[in-house]
Amino acid sequence: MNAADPQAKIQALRRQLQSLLDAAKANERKLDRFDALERRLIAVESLEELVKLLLVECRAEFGLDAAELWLLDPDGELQRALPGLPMAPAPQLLAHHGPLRALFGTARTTRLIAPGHDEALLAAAFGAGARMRSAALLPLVRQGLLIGSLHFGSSDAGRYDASSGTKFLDRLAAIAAIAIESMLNRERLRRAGMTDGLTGVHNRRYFDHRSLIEFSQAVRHRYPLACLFLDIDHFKAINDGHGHPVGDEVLRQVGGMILRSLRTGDLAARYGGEEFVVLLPRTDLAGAREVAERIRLMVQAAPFVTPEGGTLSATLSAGLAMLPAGAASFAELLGAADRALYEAKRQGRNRTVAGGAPVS
Ligand SMILES: Nc1nc2c(ncn2[C@@H]2O[C@H](COP(=O)(O)OP(=O)(O)OP(=O)(O)O)[C@@H](O)[C@H]2O)c(=O)[nH]1
Repeated sequence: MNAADPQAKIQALRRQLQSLLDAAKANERKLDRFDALERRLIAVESLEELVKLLLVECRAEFGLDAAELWLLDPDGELQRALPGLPMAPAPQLLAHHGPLRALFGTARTTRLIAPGHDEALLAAAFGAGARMRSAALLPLVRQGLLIGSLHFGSSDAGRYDASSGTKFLDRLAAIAAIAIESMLNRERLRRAGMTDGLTGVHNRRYFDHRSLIEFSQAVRHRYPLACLFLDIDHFKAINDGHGHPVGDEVLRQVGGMILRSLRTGDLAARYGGEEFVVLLPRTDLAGAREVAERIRLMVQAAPFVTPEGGTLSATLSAGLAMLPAGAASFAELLGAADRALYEAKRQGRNRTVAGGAPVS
């Protein structure tokens, strides 16, 4: 090009201007995409939706090859909550800070990883088989504490390199962290609203709601549904003899034993004072009897510790009923289990009665 040629100069300037415009447009598009994502993050309604947004939609939207979410869960709170929230893909739950410290050290800033650097870190962030070539690792920080991390990976070596700016990613991480925290708080509240504070099993309100769903599912899909009523024997005497706090402690421990005896999908609730109700979907009479006996024997064998350091023993009675063929309402099943419990009490307590017949 002849530098003195004004036409050529204009052409060169035009090209420069065009490329600046293209870059500005690309930036604007990027900004719009981040903006839309942020708005959606702020508006999510459930933890499930939040995880899907971060792991599935971000990945598609930004043309990534992998997205991972790690969440710190030292008390196992999320571990307990997640089975009830079907998620694919699911976040990885961390029992301690170790893996986060390995990614971020003491820093709390976004890390961009380019090829040739920190291959071990890429393998840690995405799993050894993932073969990402560049990545952005976003720390999720709330109130100065690292609560997890979000990992975006690409098989394109040039996608993330150390010289790229991290302004958008930093902002996304900050908003994702707020959204995760508020969703966890909402989930805690939701669970508190359906859990009995003393025993940790579900409360009556939740049972009344879930039992109707379980009943209609069992009727529609024609599978067995077992119902157990469990009632601590002579509980009034425990209260009167040892005091109300000891009675509470017995209730709490029995609640724990019931929960430990059940599998995912079963439902346990505190029905009233010292009475628990358990629903066992897809469980036949023999299986339900086994569960009832397991709980009864566990309670019978347990030494309940008093605040003074002494121990006391307790027993419970169980009434068991199966969803009758052609049952018109859940109340029929509940009524049959209640009558079986009454029969167990009448026959001397510390036993399981199934539909009128003792099984222990
Ligand atoms: N400590 C404690 N006691 C409770 C709670 N809810 C109900 N109770 C007590 O549970 C006792 C239930 O007594 P009853 O219904 O007479 O039954 P029981 O003494 O267990 O006798 P049987 O069921 O016939 O074996 C009452 O004394 C209630 O006050 C609670 O949350 N904590």
